[in-house]
Amino acid sequence: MTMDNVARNGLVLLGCGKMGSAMLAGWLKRGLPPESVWVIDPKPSDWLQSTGVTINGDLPEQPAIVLVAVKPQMMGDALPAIAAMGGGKTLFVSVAAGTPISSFEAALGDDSPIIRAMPNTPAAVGRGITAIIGNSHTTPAHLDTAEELLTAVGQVVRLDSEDQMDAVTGVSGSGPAYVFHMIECLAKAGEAQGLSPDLAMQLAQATVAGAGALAEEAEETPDQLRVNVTSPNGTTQAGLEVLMDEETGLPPLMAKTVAAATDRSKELRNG
Ligand SMILES: NC(=O)C1=CN([C@@H]2O[C@H](COP(=O)(O)OP(=O)(O)OC[C@H]3O[C@@H](n4cnc5c(N)ncnc54)[C@H](O)[C@@H]3O)[C@@H](O)[C@H]2O)C=CC1
Ligand SMILES: O=C(O)[C@@H]1CCC=N1
Repeated sequence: MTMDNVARNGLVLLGCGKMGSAMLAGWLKRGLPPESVWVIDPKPSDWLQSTGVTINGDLPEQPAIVLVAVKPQMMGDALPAIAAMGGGKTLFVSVAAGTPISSFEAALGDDSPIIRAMPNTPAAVGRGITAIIGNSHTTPAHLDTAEELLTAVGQVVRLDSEDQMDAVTGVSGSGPAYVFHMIECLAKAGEAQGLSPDLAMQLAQATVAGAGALAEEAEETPDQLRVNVTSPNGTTQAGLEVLMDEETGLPPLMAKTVAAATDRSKELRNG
């Protein structure tokens, strides 16, 4: 339904860098016709140019959706290109970290339906998760539309309050980078124990991907799955005693990591 509406009336993507491309790749893979997509980006990537979407061309007057995916710092320069679409039928969805709904209302008119969303880059392979919250002009139908569009690239959760967005950004928006770093560290640690770089990386990547898939599919909770790996007095127990140390292990480190990302999201709000 949403995809039909988007295919008929068009989707405008303002900014198509890493996040915009991840989502666009997911939608095109799900069958959104490239003729229904208009992208505004001063530096279109080679990938974008190969997709067949319209790049920096004349825009439809009232597209179904405008998705804003520029950096928060570029918002002032970027928004004028879409300001004329405000106040009509177009639904605006922003994925920008830190940028509050109120700043879009100031630029687009506060009678425009505006949804703030926080996706993550696994959207490129249909495995993202996006949190959404709308302004007072978004109807349940608008939220359904955004949810349906974003479900094409992964899971969607609805928030109760915009205040939750900073912590969401710190956990799932930035989270893939923490996990990628975990893969890098696990591989490096394997190399330190004598494995070749290629073998260590293959083991680390498959372990993180496999554990993630198991955590999602299994009925047990992650802590039970951890226990299942851990034989009494075995190798895992020896490793976890280091990793789970409440003072020097992952718990305080992860808490500090997420707090720093959450704080940065709050700072971005203030420019
Ligand atoms: N990369 C990620 O994992 C995530 C990013 N986000 C948000 O997505 C937004 C984009 O982030 P990235 O894609 O990582 O950045 P990026 O730098 O890869 O992409 C930004 C794009 O905007 C374009 N751009 C610059 N000025 C423009 C203008 N005036 N008009 C139109 N386009 C313009 C750039 O050429 C670039 O392609 C940010 O607001 C970020 O907070 C949200 C969730 C996850
Ligand atoms: O690093 C950033 O600011 C963006 C928001 C979440 C992921 N990337």
